[in-house]
Amino acid sequence: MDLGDPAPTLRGCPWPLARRAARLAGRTPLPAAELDLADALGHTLAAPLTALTDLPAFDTSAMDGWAVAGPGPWRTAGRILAGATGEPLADGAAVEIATGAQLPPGATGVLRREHGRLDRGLLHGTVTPGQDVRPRGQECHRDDELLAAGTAVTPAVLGLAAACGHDRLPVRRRPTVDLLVLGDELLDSGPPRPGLVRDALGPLLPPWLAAAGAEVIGRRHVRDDFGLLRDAVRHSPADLVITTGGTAAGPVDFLHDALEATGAHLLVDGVAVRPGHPMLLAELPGGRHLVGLPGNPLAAVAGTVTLALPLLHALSGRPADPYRTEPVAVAVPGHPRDTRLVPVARTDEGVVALRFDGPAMLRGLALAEALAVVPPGGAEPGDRLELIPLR
Ligand SMILES: Nc1nc2c(c(=O)[nH]1)N[C@H]1C(S)=C(S)[C@@H](COP(=O)(O)OP(=O)(O)OC[C@H]3O[C@@H](n4cnc5c(N)ncnc54)[C@H](O)[C@@H]3O)O[C@H]1N2
Ligand code: MOO
Repeated sequence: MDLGDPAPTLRGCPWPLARRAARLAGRTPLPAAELDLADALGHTLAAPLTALTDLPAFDTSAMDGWAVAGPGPWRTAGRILAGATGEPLADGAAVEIATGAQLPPGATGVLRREHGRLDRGLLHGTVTPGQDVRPRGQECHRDDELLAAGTAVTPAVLGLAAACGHDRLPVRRRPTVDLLVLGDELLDSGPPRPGLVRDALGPLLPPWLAAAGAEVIGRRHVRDDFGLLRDAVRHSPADLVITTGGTAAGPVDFLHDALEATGAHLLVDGVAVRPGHPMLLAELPGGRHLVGLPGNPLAAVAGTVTLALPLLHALSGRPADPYRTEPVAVAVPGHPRDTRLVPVARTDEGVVALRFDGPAMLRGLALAEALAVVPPGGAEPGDRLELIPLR
């Protein structure tokens, strides 16, 4: 329950402020629950991942060969396979051993099979102490913190968690997202026809939002109709409703009216950014949120990185993306007052802006490695710009 006054609406605010406002809107992360490893992918750790054992948990042979005790030559007897344990070795003794098997007590190193020579019952070769042994605790010790709370659960995280003994992980519930794609002119399949265009955002947004930790529970095409839009927003069960289109002042741009009718409170209404300036963020009754993305596809992408992703990360308990800058190779023109978000690629000389970066275009974006944040006034060669990664 929020007892404070609602935050004032930011209208046409500077771009960095809009991004901060979106993070702030998600400042109360969603509740945590324990999930089996098989279900935890894509979630966010709600607590640090600590090791339940040393890793390796025992001194381990790193190679196939012989575990030896002391200097050679050695008398060899027996065999230890991975999964088994062996009897103590006395000095001058060796036992055949497999990669991954536990070293027997007394062993001082491992002689690789290809480096050993058996001659009349004796094993010859040279082994320095500890050679080809993965000592217990080399990677971590029991109770070590391996990953911080807020880490995204990737396949590698699942593997690490299993390796150090976890069956379940404490994770935050994923923010649910309902995507409402507005526009009577949109086609769901086939090439554009006179007056009609393909919906590019229905395919583009869900996988991107899912990678940011969201569970996309719905993706619907909503006709340009005030009542339909109002009801879709009002009745959506999602933590975050994302709309595309309808943000501007056209004859069928009903989003503002629908928000008002729903009792929404606008947190951000327009941002000083190109493309994407009509983007908006609203708080809906019940603590839910809505991000309104402009219909032009690159403008919608700008709204996604400015408002939707920071809000989703905050709700998931993920930290803000690290601030990374890189120098530009070639001057990038700026807008006189607004921030520009420009698709860029890396070259040996620095980042370069890509062509086909109009608000209605995706051709530059599809080749881009990042969006560069170009401050009002632009950038000269060598200036460092913040990059928002796209891959
Ligand atoms: N008089 C003014 N007109 C416009 C302004 C303005 O300031 N004054 N701003 C322009 C800017 S900038 C943008 S961005 C758009 C935002 O418009 P809406 O959010 O209302 O979007 P729509 O009008 O519905 O569509 C705009 C454009 O994008 C195409 N579109 C929409 N959805 C999709 C989709 N899912 N996939 C592909 N393309 C889509 C749509 O067909 C239109 O061409 O307003 C400007 N106008
Ligand atoms: O926000 Mo609109 O940015 O230029 O297409």
